[in-house]
Order: sequence, then structure tokens, then C-alpha cells
Amino acid sequence: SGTLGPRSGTLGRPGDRGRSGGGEGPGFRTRSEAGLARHTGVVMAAAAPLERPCEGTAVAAPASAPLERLYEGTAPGRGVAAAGWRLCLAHRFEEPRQPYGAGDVSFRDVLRHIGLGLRYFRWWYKKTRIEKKSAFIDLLCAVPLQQIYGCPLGGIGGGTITRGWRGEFCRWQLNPGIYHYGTVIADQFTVCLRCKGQTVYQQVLSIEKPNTLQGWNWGYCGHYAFYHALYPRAWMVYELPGQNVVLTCRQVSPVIPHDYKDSSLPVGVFIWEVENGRDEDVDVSIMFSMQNGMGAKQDKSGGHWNEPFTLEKDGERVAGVLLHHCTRVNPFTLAISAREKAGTGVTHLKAFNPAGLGREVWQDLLHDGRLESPPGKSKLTEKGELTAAAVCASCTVPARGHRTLEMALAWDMPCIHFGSREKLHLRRYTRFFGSGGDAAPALSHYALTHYKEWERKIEAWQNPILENSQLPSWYKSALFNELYFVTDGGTIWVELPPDCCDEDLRGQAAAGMSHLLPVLREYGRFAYLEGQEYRMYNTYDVHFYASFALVMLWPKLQISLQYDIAVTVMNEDVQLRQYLMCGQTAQVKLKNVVPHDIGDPGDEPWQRVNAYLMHDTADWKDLNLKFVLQVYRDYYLTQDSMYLQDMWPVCQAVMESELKFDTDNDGLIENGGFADQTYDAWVVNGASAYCGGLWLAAVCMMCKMAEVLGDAKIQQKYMDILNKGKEAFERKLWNGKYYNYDSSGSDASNSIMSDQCAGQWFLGACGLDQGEFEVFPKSHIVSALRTIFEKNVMSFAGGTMGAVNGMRPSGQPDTSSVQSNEVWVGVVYALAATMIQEGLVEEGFRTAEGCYRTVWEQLGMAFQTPEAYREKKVYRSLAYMRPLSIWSMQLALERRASQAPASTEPIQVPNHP
Ligand SMILES: CC(C)CCC[C@@H](C)[C@H]1CC[C@H]2[C@@H]3CC=C4C[C@@H](O[C@@H]5O[C@H](CO)[C@@H](O)[C@H](O)[C@H]5O)CC[C@]4(C)[C@H]3CC[C@]12C
Repeated sequence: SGTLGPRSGTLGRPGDRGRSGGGEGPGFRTRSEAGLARHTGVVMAAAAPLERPCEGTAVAAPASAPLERLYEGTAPGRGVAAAGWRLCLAHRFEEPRQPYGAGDVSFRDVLRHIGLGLRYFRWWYKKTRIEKKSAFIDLLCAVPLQQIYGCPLGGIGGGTITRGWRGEFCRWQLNPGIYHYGTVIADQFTVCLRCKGQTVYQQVLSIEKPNTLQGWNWGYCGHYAFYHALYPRAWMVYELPGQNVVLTCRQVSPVIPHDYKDSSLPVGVFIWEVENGRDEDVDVSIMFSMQNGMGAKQDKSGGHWNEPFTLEKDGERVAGVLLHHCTRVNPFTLAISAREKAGTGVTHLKAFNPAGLGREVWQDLLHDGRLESPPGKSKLTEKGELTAAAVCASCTVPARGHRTLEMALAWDMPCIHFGSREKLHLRRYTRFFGSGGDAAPALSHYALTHYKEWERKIEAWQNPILENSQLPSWYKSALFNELYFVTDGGTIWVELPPDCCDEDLRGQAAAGMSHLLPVLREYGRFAYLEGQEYRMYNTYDVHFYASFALVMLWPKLQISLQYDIAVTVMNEDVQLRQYLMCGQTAQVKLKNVVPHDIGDPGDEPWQRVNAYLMHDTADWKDLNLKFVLQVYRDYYLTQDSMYLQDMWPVCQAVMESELKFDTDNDGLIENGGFADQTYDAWVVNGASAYCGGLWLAAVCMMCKMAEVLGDAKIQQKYMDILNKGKEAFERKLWNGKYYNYDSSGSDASNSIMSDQCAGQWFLGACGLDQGEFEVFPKSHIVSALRTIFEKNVMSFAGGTMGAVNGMRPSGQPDTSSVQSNEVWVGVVYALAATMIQEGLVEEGFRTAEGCYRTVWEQLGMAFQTPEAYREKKVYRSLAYMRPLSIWSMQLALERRASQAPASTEPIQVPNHP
């Protein structure tokens, strides 16, 4: 009976009926048909989707973690990482969260924001309904939550294609910064097994049962497979029920710290490890099928076509199909391919109709485990017509043996236009692969011949952390998996044109930033969105948190980004517009202030900054300070003195602008009585823990930078301010346990803000937190952090959801604004880092763990970590930049490790108080 059952020992147990999903053979309708085929060697094709419910009586779960509970396989897969985010393909996330909407706003908040609501609606209507453009934040059409996402494919800035954890190709960012959400059903891997010249099993490796391509055998039983993500790699392990064959697909993207070439490539590689547990040889084929397009309406716009290709170079041969997607704006070519080598044959089908039954493809593969295709190019698609292609890699796996098949997906969209279509930009990878639009074969070849090197580098980077037994497993998953946003944050990485004639840049270079042009020429321009739903590039108040990932892993990109910000500081945009929060009219951008963002991909980023029009951010208190803090932090970590020298005048200019916010001349800035900082719907009045703390830290760093640069006059100026400001800060805000939210004396001014130590966070990260540089008394910082841990963390949701932004001293979340009772994941990771810096290591881990478990395990928001969630019901802004701040935890840990004698004890998580 052995070959048809999932495996010996499970076959025939109660509740097993129908559980084998697609395991009964190549499109067999019933077990008796399968049995007949087995005995007679007759193979039948699937005609219609087979109703094989794979639910049944639950059996003892081999895995303990909740996300793996439903896994019924026993195979560990081949080479799967130990740490990471793992779940069974049959898993379902139970908690149905909603995007924050008007219905979630309390009556008090409705009254508070009625003006904004009306102004926003008027603006939104004009933008989306009259101008037919999309809104940079669409509050009225939030992206619905889909608990499906897994690791994205692709390097940095060349676009990304996200695969879901069930293997689907479902999130597309090929047009820069613009997301298309949709699973393309034709994009699949299909396995065909043949023994002694007969096909014995053919199955789409998907648990879907779609209503197209119904001639394919869908509905693989998710209980026999699991997904494991450890960005930039992911594994899918499939036990083929009844076949004694295990497939492990390892997905690799070139995301390699300190690498500025391969990390820019728009490619992903799939390495299929096939383990044959049988006593006979098996011929195994993996077919990779793909639609020409991303499932959007342009797929039917006509004029698309496919063609086969082979490329042999340095004795390595790659074969596949190019899918030319010929849109008017941002045309691109997709390439699916496989590596040909001794014992591995590659065949293809250059075109099929993905909207039909797909029988011709299925039967073709079923027949001999290969694909046949007429020679030459396909014809152009007609309007309304879709086309797809497939490539198939085949080999013989000896009895009890193992073989590897290597496949790749590449996409080549070298020249891009943003929404305004004013300027043509060349992506970073074009400097290595050209901008002619014909690079897909070379990209595929390069990916398939270099992925081993990429993996060696990825392992050399990740292993010291993964092998550190002191670190909890969830942290290892969080640290690497949150990094997805560096590529999948609508990220773009473009070249500065060689003949750059941008007057603004030239002016700045002449005005003293001697390394501006060399840096931008060598490393290009980098930008990522505030969030996939908050479509603004390099939102600076948020990047402040996320920048740790960039400066630690790709420091040159952080430096390049900072140069871009420095240029915008010097520029102005005199156009007037109305701001939505308060309704006042003011200039888009003032000179000598840091912008909120460098623009909307729907417009012309870099050219027109400040896409954000909720507030006039020239009056925000945090942006200028965050520039100064990053400049010194970057210098401290990179020791790049040219950068420091170039940024110094800019730091002085923004600090001069900031000084006007010290209205009472006590050395401490005051907030303006509106939400004038990153918490842009949480009003602050007078001196505040958050902005006041950032201010003192920035003043301290000005002193330090002046010292490094030998500018005694400026050093003295800022020393004087610092001494006065420190005294004012303690006097106005310290209450004996923590720093009050603000000094306004309002009902909520003594709220406990989770982010009150943000200034100390940066000081500590730069080693400026002790001795002559101690800005905040150590004992006060530790007391504040302990209070936050006790109140914002442990008294909120039982200590299981991270830290709420604002907590009343009574232990109730602060509901004085729509943001004070939210948890901001990126703020929580930053808080955890601050705790670690200050020696509250266990508290730090406990705090951060709540967010990881909530987002990744409870809410099913993997690879789309939101900006915020509340204790119940709602979240806000999926796939957000700020959580990259988790890398500051790593910096804090590394700093501690370099200072303390080594310990082998795992980090203990404290119990509830
Ligand atoms: C009259 C209506 C029925 C009542 C309507 C109330 C709503 C208008 C408001 C309730 C909640 C408000 C939103 C809260 C958060 C926002 C985010 C902000 O953008 C970015 O936010 C980051 C903080 O999360 C910040 O750090 C970044 O710098 C910002 O780029 C934009 C405003 C808003 C969407 C805000 C808008 C109004 C409400 C929906």
C-alpha cells in the first residue's frame, strides 16, 4: 500500500480519508482510479478541480509552536534555518483586525478633528475623483488586511515581488513606489514525478482551488508543508503525500550588507532540493509558470509577447522564457529560467492562455515530464488577451538520493518614470547590466551562477547572531524578517545622471558640500516609503527610527540619503497651499529646515518635496533635531570625516532655525500647542519630554561635532545652551519618577510617554551618555524606563503587546488623542534598545517580544508590520518603515557584548510584576 499513503504509519489511520490532498497521483479523481493507474501504469489527466477536503480529524501535532500546530508532516526539509518565522501551510490566522477608520473614532475625536475630516475629504475628492490620481494617504480606501504575505523577492531598489507564505505571487512593486496587490494564479510551481517511464504524481504546489486553469491538479494539502522565513531567504518544505519524496524550495534574494552591486539586482532564485526516500530512481520535474504581467489590468492591454532564451557564459548555461510586458509607461521584461547542467534538462512552453483550462500545459508535462514548444517568438497579445509561459527543469533522483534544481525569476525595468513622468531615472543595477531593456537573460544567468556566493555572505552575516544562544529565537526572526522593508518599502535606488545638470545639486556642491556629487555618483540615490500605505519617500521623522538598519548594513545609502536631505534643507518651494490639520495656508518648503519627506512617487520625488500636507512641518520641532542626531550617529559609526565636514554647516543652519522654538530663552525648546512632531495627531504644549529630550541630545551632539571639527566658538555656544537647557528640562518635566509628557499642566500632561527617552536612545547609541557628556541623569533615565516598563508595557494587555504610546499614571491608556492609545511597533523596538543600553536587558526583550508576537504570530501581519495597533480591533498603516528600528536593539547588544565579559546564560524574561 506504501506508495499512495502520506507515509507509513499515517496511512489508514482514522480521519485520514481525503487528507492526502493532491497526493493520490497525477490528477486522479478517486483513490480507485489512482490504484488502477498504479497497477496498470495508466495515467489519467485532471479534468476539473478535485474536491479533496484536506481537513480531517486532527492528529498529534509534531510541532509545538502555535503557527506550526497543523503540520502533519515529519520531514524537516533540507538546509532549513533553525530560527525564523515558521508556519504550516494549513494555518489560519483567527484574529480579524480592521484598518483604522472613521468608525473607530470616538465622539470626542470626531469633534476634535471635524475640520481636518472635511478638509481632507475635499482634498481627497479633488485628487482621486477629479484629477484621477491616487492620494498619498488614502484614509477612505485603506488596503484591506490580507494575512498572506511572506518574503519578498528582489534586491534593493529594483522593484519587488512578494510571495505569500503559501507560495503565491501576490504583491507587486514594479512601478516605483506603487503597489499592486493581487495573487496571479498562473504563477506557480508544479511538480511531476515519474517512475519507470510513467508519471505517477503531478501536482501544483498550491493549496488553492481557483476557477481558472482548472485542468491542473490544485488543492495540495497544506497540512504536509510548512513555510519558513528568515529574510532575505525563505524555505518551503513539501512532503508529497504517498510519494516518499520531499521537496524543499529555498528562495534567495540578493540582499547583502555592505554590498552595493549585487544587492541592487531585481532577481530571486529558487533552489529546489529533491529528496527521494524510495528504493527506486525517480524522474523529477519542476515547472515554473508565470503570467506576463502582475495581474493588473495592463496585463490585458495587448501588445505583450514572450520568447525563449538560452545564455551560455563561462561554461554555464541558463535557459528560459522572456515575457515582454510592453506598457507605454515603465515597460519591463520578466524572465523565468533554470540552470542547465549535466543531468538537468530544461524545457519550456513559450506561451499559453492563463485564463483557460490550461489542459495543454498539464498534458504536455504529464506526458513525459517535459514541455514542448514551437520554436520562435510568440505572437503579440490582442487587447483583452492574457499570456503566460512556463519553464521546466528535470532530473533523475537516484533511490534514497538527493538532487538540486535551480530556477530564477528576474525582471528588468531599467528606466523608470514616477507619476509626473517629468524625469527619466535609471535604476542602480543598470550600471552593471545596462539600460537597454535587454538585461533579463544576463540577470538570470548572473543570479543562477552567483546565488551560492550570496548565501555564503548572508550566512557569514547572520550566523553569529543566529548561533548566539543567549538571544531568544523570536528576536532572531524579528531582526532579520523586519528587514524586508529595506527592499519592499516601495524602495528605489537610482543613478545620478552622469551629466547631472540639476542646478540645485551643483549649487550645493559649490556651496561647500564637497562630497555631495562624488557620493551621489558612486552610490546613487536611495529612497523608501514611509509605508506602503503612506506613500511618501524618506519621511524623515520616521526614518530617524529606521535609519539604524541602513547605517549598520548599507552605510553608504544612509550617507547618500542624508546628502539628499541636506540639499533639500538649503532649498525652498515658495508655492502656497492649505494644510489640512489646522486649515492655514503656508509655503510648501522653507529654507533651512528639514523637509518631512522627499516626495510622492505619484509625483516627482527629490524635485518636489513635502508630499505630506497634514501640517506645515516647517514648524515641527523634531525634524531638524533628527537630522543633527543622525549626522553625528552616522559619523560615529562610519568615521566618515568628509561627511561630517559637509554636514556641519547644514547642522548649524537647522539648529539656528530650531533655536527660535526656545521662546523663553531657557535653553529648552517649547512645542507649539499642536501636534508638531512625529506623533502628528497628539498635541504637545510647552516643554516636552520627547522634543525637549531630542533637543538636548542634538545640542550635546553639536558640542561634540564642534569639538571634533575644532570649532571652539560654536562648541561654547552650544555648551552654554546645553547647561541651561538641562536645568530647564529637569525643572519643568521631571516628576520624581519619569519625565512628564509636557509642561502644559493640561489633564494629560503627566502622561507617561513610551518614547520619552528618545534623546537618550541616540546619545547612548553614540557613546555620549556618560561622564562629561551625560545629558540626562542616569538615575532619572533608569527610573523613567522602569516606570514605562511597569505601566506602558506590563499594565497594557497583560504585558503581551509591547508598550502603549501614552499611559496615565493610574494605569489607563491615555485617550487624550487618537495616537496616545496606540502601540507604535517601531517606537517599541527603539524603547527596547534604550532599555538594553541602560542595562534593563530583560525588560527590553520582554517589551519588544510583545510586538513581534502580536504582529507576526497573532495578527498575521508578517512582512507588513504596521505602524500602529490598538489593544483591540484596529491597526493603522500596514508595511511601515519605523519597525526597522529593531536594528538599534542589535547595536545596543553588540555594544554591550563588546564591553561586558562573555556570558552563556540565555536572556531571562522577567515575570509580570
Ligand atoms: C470627522 C471624522 C469622522 C473624524 C475623522 C477623524 C480623522 C480625520 C482622524 C482620526 C485619526 C487621524 C489620523 C491619525 C494618523 C495619521 C498619520 C499621519 O501621517 C504620518 O503619520 C505618522 C504617525 O503615524 C507620522 O509620524 C508621519 O510623519 C506622518 O507622515 C497623517 C494623518 C493621520 C492619517 C491622521 C489623519 C486624521 C485622522 C484619520
